[in-house]
Amino acid sequence: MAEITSTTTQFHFPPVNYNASSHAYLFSACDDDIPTVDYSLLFSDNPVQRFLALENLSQACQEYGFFYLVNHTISDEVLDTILKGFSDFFDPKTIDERKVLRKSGPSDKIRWDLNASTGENREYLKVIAHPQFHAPSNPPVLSKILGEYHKAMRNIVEGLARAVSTTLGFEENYIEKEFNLKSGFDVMAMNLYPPNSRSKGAIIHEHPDPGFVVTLVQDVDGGLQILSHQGKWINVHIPHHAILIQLGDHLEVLTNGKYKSHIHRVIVNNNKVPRISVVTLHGPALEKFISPSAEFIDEEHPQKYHGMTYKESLEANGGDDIDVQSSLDKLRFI
Ligand SMILES: O=C(O)CCC(=O)C(=O)O
Ligand SMILES: [Fe+2]
Repeated sequence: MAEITSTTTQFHFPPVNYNASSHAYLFSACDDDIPTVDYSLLFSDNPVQRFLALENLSQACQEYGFFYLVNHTISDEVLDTILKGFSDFFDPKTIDERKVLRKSGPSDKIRWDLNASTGENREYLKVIAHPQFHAPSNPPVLSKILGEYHKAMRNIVEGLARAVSTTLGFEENYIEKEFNLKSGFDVMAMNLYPPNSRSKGAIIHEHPDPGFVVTLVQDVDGGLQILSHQGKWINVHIPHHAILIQLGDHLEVLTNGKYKSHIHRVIVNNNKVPRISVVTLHGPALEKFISPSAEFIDEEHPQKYHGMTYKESLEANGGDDIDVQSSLDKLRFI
């Protein structure tokens, strides 16, 4: 999960849209299609349907590293409630009440902040949601909203772990075991990008995110751009009530680069309306050592990543666990 203040990237990717004459990055992107995965078909009783759905998932993981998930099990009500709940939570009139949740130390379980620079800003609340669930006690309804959403999303992520394991040719519980997902470290970030009539550009610079997968829902269209493996920036337009799934660094490490993590950024473009996003990084257990599995290493595919515990990798760039910062640059051999 990237911090807003970063102005450069440590990650290697082609310099897309770089305008040498103005020495400025342009934040244009195309509207190419992003694959859609039907969650219900991944578990269909019809073997042909299931086979085709798994093929589609495998292609989305290998060729893109991100996809829209539809026909999933989270009710519209739960999705609408969390987005509306945070629209209320981020009411500018109550900002002073939120300041008590500002960073207090490296082992924070809940953290709020408001980052403002050159007219661009984001307000966020982060909570560690698993293996122990944390939420602010005020307003009291927030804990219920967060808990219900997280429980429902975890169910989906467990299902995805089974389906992704199958696409890799393993038993259904392969990823669950390799990441010890039952004790997985999940951090939820609720972000508010307020209306901003003065700014254009990236408010969160390009970065990958750690973990197994990142799940994201938002209340308005636009704002997020993802870099395809072919080096093209794509605007994300999440269909109503769909979930954006993005593969994390540790799936890339485990599969020795077969299923790659993705690079993304958040842009503002003279935003007229606020945007709320709910982003959850679903990670392995903190103490779990993650390295490329022997099954993905051979003469043609030499080992490309170091092993580290998930906790070590989160702290490798000096971040706190709740920052869930990527350290893919340190995990890669080159
Ligand atoms: O709010 C978003 O759309 C994405 C935020 C993000 O990428 C992050 O916090 O790592
Ligand atoms: Fe991110």
